[in-house]
Amino acid sequence: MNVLGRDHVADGADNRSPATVPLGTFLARDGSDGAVVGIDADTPHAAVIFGKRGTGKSYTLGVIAEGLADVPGVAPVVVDPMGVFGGLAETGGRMLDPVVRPAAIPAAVWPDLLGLDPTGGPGSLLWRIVADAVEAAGSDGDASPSIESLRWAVSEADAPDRTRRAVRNHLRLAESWGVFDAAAPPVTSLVASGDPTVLDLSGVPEAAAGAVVRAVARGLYDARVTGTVDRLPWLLVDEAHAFFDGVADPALRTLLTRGRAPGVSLVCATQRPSALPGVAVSQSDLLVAHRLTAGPDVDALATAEATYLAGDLAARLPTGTGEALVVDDASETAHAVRVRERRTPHGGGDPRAGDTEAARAERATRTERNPGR
Ligand SMILES: Nc1ncnc2c1ncn2[C@@H]1O[C@H](COP(=O)(O)OP(=O)(O)OP(=O)(O)O)[C@@H](O)[C@H]1O
Repeated sequence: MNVLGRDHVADGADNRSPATVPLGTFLARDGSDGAVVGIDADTPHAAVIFGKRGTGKSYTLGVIAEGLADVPGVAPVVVDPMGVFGGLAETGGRMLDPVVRPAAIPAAVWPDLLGLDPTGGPGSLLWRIVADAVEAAGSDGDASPSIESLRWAVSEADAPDRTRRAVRNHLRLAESWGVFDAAAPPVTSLVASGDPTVLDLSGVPEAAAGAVVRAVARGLYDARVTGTVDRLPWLLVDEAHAFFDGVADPALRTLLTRGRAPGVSLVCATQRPSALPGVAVSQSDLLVAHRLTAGPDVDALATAEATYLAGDLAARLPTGTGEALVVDDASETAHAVRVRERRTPHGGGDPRAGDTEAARAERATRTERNPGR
């Protein structure tokens, strides 16, 4: 199998290494299938998957997650803002309603998370209360105050009534998101086995989803730095542009720029490459580009136009669903690829009127009225 992302000379792995994620086949100019191709999972990577709506980004992310589930020594964690990765649970994976500990979000970030100015009265009170509560909860980093205990501490704080009321209301909002729990399992539990874990963030408000992604990205990074997890985590983020726009941004940037050294991989899929920071493309060693048409998104590809690629990448993008151009830093090449079919069901794609209960009922009624037709 041809393996993208693998530097044979540097890591000594060869093409028979089991740490390979099957991706699909090379796509010949005449549209026929060429040799089988995979992605290296022996070493950590940063990758981006681009493509306009419906071109197969989420599907490709699912193909990679499925493949990683078969690789010994790694653990895929999928951030699923649209609730389309439930199919991964059918092969031993699990879909979780994510909860994280309040202490997983640094005190300095809480004002921003709840839309408060950190230099204003309520913002600075919240910052101080969280910092004090985390310190009081314990120095082992595992204990966390609950949102309820933070609210109580605010009531007791030496601050004007109006300020305390504002902070309590904002904490009530955070509680209503349902993603904070002082007794939440540690982030390391997500990678305790090699089966895919899907964090179902569908219906979760954007700020809350950002908090979860921050806690998970940072938690996995810290756990690898301190040696508390053995497996190499792969964080796969769908609709990634949304997370670079909030409190998750610094944690994702850390993975992009420093994640590979401790062994954490990041794969970001987005329909809006132009909404990702430049560092997402410049730090990625693999780029998978499905069809793109919007000017700024096509321009974002220019960042990947490394000197080893002659010519215009945008002009080389394949047009069919599930087809992509893969730019590989390790081999310094770009190839058109047809992504293989999923083994587990994919939940994406636009809803079809014909698949609704209403359509099924109408069809049944018509057949009853006209049994011969
Ligand atoms: N490699 C593939 N092989 C077969 N079918 C595919 C492949 N890739 C995508 N498809 C089909 O195309 C549909 C759309 O793909 P997908 O949901 O991944 O699009 P998307 O680019 O993520 O869109 P969105 O931005 O709406 O999430 C899928 O439901 C699937 O039926």
